[in-house]
Amino acid sequence: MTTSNSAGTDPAVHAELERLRDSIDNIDAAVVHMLAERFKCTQQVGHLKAAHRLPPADPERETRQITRLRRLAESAKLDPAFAEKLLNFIIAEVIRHHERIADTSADPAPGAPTNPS
Ligand SMILES: C=C(O[C@@H]1C=C(C(=O)O)C=C[C@H]1O)C(=O)O
Repeated sequence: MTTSNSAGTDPAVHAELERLRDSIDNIDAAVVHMLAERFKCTQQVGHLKAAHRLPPADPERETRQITRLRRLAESAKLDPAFAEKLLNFIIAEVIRHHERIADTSADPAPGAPTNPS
């Protein structure tokens, strides 16, 4: 028979839950830091594209990334459909950023004053 705490849960179960949640918190922190680094790179890509009048989205590049990520997911025993959805979600946000960068760095209309003052 197992002992229980006041909430009726075996203390060993509670300790195991805490241990696993500590790891989950560390992994979540790593994911946030990795995403922040990724967005730093994609922001630079956005500025480069805007400066050279390149389109915000590159569907061919995306197709190659999805194919690669699905393969990586399979070998890591992660659902490839989930990996694809996650990448598409991130890329959609990046493209929104690129569109905003392109809009805000667009040349003024011909003849428009360069200095509003
Ligand atoms: C970052 C880029 O811009 C877009 C965003 C991508 C991404 O987040 O990986 C990939 C392709 C583009 O649609 C790029 O062209 O490399």
